Amino acid sequence: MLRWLTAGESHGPALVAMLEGLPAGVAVTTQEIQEALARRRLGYGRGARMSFEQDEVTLLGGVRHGRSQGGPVAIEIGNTEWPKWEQVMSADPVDPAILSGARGAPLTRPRPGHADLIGMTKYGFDEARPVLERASARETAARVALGVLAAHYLEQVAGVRLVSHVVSIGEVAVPDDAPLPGPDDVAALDADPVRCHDANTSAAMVAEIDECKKAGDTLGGVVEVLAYGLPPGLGSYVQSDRRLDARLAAALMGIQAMKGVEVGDGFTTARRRGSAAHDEIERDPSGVLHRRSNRAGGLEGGMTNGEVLRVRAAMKPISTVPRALDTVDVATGEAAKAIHQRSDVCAVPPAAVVAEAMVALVLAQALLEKVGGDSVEESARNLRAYLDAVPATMR
Ligand SMILES: Cc1cc2nc3c(=O)[nH]c(=O)nc-3n(C[C@H](O)[C@H](O)[C@H](O)COP(=O)(O)O)c2cc1C
Ligand SMILES: C=C(O[C@@H]1CC(C(=O)O)=C[C@@H](OP(=O)(O)O)[C@H]1O)C(=O)O
Repeated sequence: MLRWLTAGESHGPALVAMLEGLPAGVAVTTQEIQEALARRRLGYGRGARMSFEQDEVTLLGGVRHGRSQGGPVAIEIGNTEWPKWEQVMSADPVDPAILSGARGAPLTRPRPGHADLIGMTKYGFDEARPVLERASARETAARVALGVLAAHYLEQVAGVRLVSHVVSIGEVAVPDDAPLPGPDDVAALDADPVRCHDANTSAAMVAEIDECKKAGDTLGGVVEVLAYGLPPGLGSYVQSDRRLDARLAAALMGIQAMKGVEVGDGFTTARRRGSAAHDEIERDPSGVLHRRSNRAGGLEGGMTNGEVLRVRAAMKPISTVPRALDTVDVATGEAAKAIHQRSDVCAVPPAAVVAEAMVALVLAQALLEKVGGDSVEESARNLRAYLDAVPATMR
């Protein structure tokens, strides 16, 4: 069973990520994790913090000489901003007088759309600092680091390749008939300011972000993750918590600010008649069965069906709106404007990279469940045996 956990605060000394159950022999280097984290920092519309902070990766355990060892993998991602926060975020008690500066002042004006107010209520805090530190999407760096190991397992065992891209920002969306990006387009997506595969739409998205920033406002959007080369039969229909669509949806909804998930044509399918909603099956001249279309997005009955996996997640606009939203100062009970120091205007491009990592983790978990194995070689051997047993017409 592949399991993962993260710990750490946005302005703490470091984030920590653990992956338990990864077979031995997965090739990975610190540099590759560093590069994945750099991809998460990309994206037009991000705030100042992305430019002055670095992600410092240390592989603390589970990997030796570039290969996983079969034990839990532990990764530390240092926050280079830590020296400025050492007092405010100290694990040990500090003299309250030291905390009177701007950074240490209690945050008593909770921001709408954040965990601030309900987090204070639930955990019994009188200010939002302890809530926002853990609720912050800074934590997604830890998940992206783990996603590298999962993606390498998928690729090294089964040749699976993942692609993430942005399909809309605000009202600006790629045309419905735009071709899907493939694994060979990843470098171009990384180079695009908004991780969009369509040049005209990308330019329009950048213009929209500029306009929004000028207006003191923020944007959300929709990201899509594609998985190429998945073997059929991952996940299952036999129990609700084994359905791969349900597991992918939970993983994507677990990313900060995600408010909706779509599998394949999703909500569009709901508007179609049945005759135009499904993927008809036919036999090609060599006798192999295949589907004429992929409206289902590669999943039927909660299982991969051998087509390209296609899942989308909808991100709400950034909650810390520069033209600050109304709130109440919980210290005085007076109406106030929400805390705003700095913020991303739009974080949809990095959210696509985070979504890719979450999909990688869920797919690696499902592949490992299907084929088992304590090493990459054993998993690959078991996968070959399974596929060899699938009738030639169904492969
Ligand atoms: C990559 C990424 C970056 C984000 N950056 C910001 C930000 O700079 N400012 C902000 O207010 N929210 C940002 N968010 C969103 C908040 O973390 C999120 O809205 C908040 O935690 C509450 O979301 P929830 O209601 O889904 O829990 C970001 C989210 C992601 C995925
Ligand atoms: C630090 C990251 O994202 C942060 C996510 C975030 C939030 O509220 O989610 C708010 C911002 O942080 P701060 O409030 O310190 O400016 C973002 O910069 C990161 O992605 O590495």
